[in-house]
Amino acid sequence: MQVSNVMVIGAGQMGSGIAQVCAQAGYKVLLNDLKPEFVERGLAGINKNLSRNVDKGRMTEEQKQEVLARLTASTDLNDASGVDLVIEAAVENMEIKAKIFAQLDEIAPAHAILASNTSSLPITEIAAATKRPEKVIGMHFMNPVPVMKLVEIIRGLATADEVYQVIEDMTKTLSKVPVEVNDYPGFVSNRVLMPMINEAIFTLYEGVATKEAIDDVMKLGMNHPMGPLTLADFIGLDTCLYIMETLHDGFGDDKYRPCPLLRKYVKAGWLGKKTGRGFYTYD
Ligand SMILES: CC(=O)CC(=O)SCCNC(=O)CCNC(=O)[C@H](O)C(C)(C)COP(=O)(O)OP(=O)(O)OC[C@H]1O[C@@H](n2cnc3c(N)ncnc32)[C@H](O)[C@@H]1OP(=O)(O)O
Ligand SMILES: NC(=O)C1=CN([C@@H]2O[C@H](COP(=O)(O)OP(=O)(O)OC[C@H]3O[C@@H](n4cnc5c(N)ncnc54)[C@H](OP(=O)(O)O)[C@@H]3O)[C@@H](O)[C@H]2O)C=CC1
Repeated sequence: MQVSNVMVIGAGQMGSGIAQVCAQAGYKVLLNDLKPEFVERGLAGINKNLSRNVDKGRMTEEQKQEVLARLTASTDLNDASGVDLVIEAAVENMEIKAKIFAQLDEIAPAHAILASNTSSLPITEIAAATKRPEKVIGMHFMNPVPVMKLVEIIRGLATADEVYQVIEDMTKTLSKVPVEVNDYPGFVSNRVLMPMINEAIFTLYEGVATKEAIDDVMKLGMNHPMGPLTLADFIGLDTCLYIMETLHDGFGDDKYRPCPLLRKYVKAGWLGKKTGRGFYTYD
């Protein structure tokens, strides 16, 4: 199967990055969100990233315009009626994702693959909301999408081999590196990363050290590009909490209990960089 037309659902930090790399690789992309202003914000971010590429001489202004011309704004899921692949990057919530996938199943052509960029939720359960579970797959990009090389590809229980192959091939077309994993909560990436971030939050909560000291230990001592609290702010504290809850519910093991400080910040609306305040404050 040949993928030409892609729809990306959710024009937040992940969805806009995914739309950008798909358009840069030559795919025609519909970028969908609930409201026009969210799509506009996503497209403005893409425009800014492409302009930086032009400024740095990695792309001509003409190439930038060609990429932008491959991107179309959408606020109607019915626009999925003409696509070969949907990549869903809406909020990390099973109820919302299941609803989107059930609707997409009715709208998208029979041949279309329905992929989710979920960072932790079971692909098998998302697939069960559709009548085409063999065409549902996890395509987990890393943040920031234009920079990070990995795409974790998650096979649900019913995912067809042919569908896996199409997504693996497409990942390479996007100049990314596919890594295949099975469907368990948090997959590999967030099963390993998020407990480390949660433990860093506990370390702050228990007063072991300041936020700056915790980040410095991991940056200077372990050569991480960002300290865990900065990274949590970068990912989004709501997303971090959803992931910890998925691990906690999915494995039923207390070692995955989310830190109360993380819950408190999310309740306060301190979601990290995207809202201007998390562990740190941002302009
Ligand atoms: C939660 C999940 O489900 C899974 C996840 O995604 S977990 C998160 C995974 N991501 C990480 O762990 C990121 C860790 N951080 C890093 O790797 C680095 O700090 C970083 C790549 C984000 C920034 O790198 P840096 O060297 O500190 O900063 P900087 O020099 O400003 O940026 C390096 C390049 O990345 C680009 N970049 C940085 N942030 C960007 C963004 N949000 N969008 C697009 N490009 C970006 C910069 O423009 C720069 O590119 P140039 O080559 O044009 O200069
Ligand atoms: N942040 C990260 O580092 C990573 C996140 N992910 C995953 O990607 C997904 C998106 O995360 P991220 O981009 O960070 O989140 P953001 O909050 O930045 O963006 C989510 C976007 O989806 C929109 N949205 C919510 N519900 C719907 C819907 N029903 N239809 C269309 N759009 C909708 C939101 O609108 P509104 O603001 O109105 O809610 C928002 O614009 C999540 O599943 C997350 O787990 C995966 C890898 C890394």
